[in-house]
Amino acid sequence: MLQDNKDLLVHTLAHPHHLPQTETFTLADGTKVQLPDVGVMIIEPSRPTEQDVVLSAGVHGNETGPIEMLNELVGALLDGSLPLRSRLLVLLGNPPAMVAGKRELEVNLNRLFSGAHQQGDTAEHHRAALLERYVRDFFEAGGEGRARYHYDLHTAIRDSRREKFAIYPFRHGRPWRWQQIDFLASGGVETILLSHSATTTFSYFSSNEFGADAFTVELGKVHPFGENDPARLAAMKQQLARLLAAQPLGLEQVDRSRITVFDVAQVINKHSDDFAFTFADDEANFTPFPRGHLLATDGGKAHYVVAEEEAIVFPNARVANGQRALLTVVPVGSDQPFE
Ligand SMILES: O=C(O)CCC(=O)N[C@@H](CCC(=O)O)C(=O)O
Ligand SMILES: [Zn+2]
Repeated sequence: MLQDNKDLLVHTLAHPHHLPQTETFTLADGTKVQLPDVGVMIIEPSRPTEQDVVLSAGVHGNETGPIEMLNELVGALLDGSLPLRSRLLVLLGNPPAMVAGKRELEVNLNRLFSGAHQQGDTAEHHRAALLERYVRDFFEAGGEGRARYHYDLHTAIRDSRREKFAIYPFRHGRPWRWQQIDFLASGGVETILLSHSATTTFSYFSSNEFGADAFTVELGKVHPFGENDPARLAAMKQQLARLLAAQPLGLEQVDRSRITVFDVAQVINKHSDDFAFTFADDEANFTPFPRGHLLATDGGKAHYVVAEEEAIVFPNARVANGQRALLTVVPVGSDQPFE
C-alpha cells in the first residue's frame, strides 16, 4: 500500500498495469490523498490556496530524472516534511514504458492528446484518454477563477548546448507570461521556445482546453533510473516545492539577462521512410545552421532549407511517418506579445 511505503515510484513500477487496490487516506494535517489509478495521485490540502497544480513526468518512460525528482516531492508531501497548500494532481505518464526503460511501448504518448487518442487502440492511446480525463476532472473540480498550472517534465534524448529548456505551447494570441518564464528560470530553465502552432502534446492540451499555464520542461538528458544526478534538478525541485507550499517564489531576484527566448521557426514532419538529415545523428540540440543550409531530405521530394540562421531542436529521423522529426528555432521576434 502506498499509505505504508510512501513511495509512489516503487508502487507504480510494481503495479504498472493495474493497482492492487485504489487508496484514499488522510495525512496528519488533514490533507486528503487519493490513488485512483496507476501513476495517478490527487492530493488536496484541507485549506488550499487559489491554485491548482498538475505535475507530470514519465510521459516518455525512459526520461527518469524528472520522475525521480517528482517522486521525492511526493514522498516529502506524504511524510509531512513538505506542507501542501495547492490542490495537486501528480501523473506518472506511461508506467509500462517506465518498467521497460523505453520512451514508448508502441506509439509516442505525447502526440495523443487533445483527442488524438481516438485515432488508435494501443495502450498509449488508452493512457492518453485516461490522463486527459484526470486533468479535466481535476481542473473542473477546482472550478473557474483559480490559477492553473501544468508542468510536464521531460529530458531530451541527445546532448544540448542549452541543458534545460521549456516549450511554451501555442497560446492562440494570448500574451506570453513573464511571471511563468521567471518561474522556470528560477528553477534553472533559462531557455524558452515559443510554439506557434497547435499540437497534440500534453502541455498544449492543458494550456488550450483549461487556460492553464502549461509547459513541456526539458530538464537535461535521458539516463536510466538511478543514474541521474539529483543536484542538476535541485533548483527546479526547490521551486516546485515552494509553489506547492504557496511560499514566496523569489521571482524578483531572477536575472532576465540570463534568459533566452526563441521562436519556433519550422516544424518539420517526416513523410516517408527516405527521410534523412544532412547533419550527424548525434548533433546537439541548439546547433545553429546558416541561411540556405539544407537540413533534411524526404522521399526525394521535400527539402528543408534554413530560411535565416536557425538552430535545431529534437532532431529524430526515427519517428513514425507523419510525426515531427525536427524543430528549428530563431531569436524571438520583436512582435511577440508579452505580459
Ligand atoms: O529529445 C528529444 O528528441 C525529445 C524530447 C521530448 O520528449 N520532447 C517533447 C517535446 C514536446 C513539446 O514539443 O512540447 C516531445 O517530443 O514530446
Ligand atoms: Zn520526453
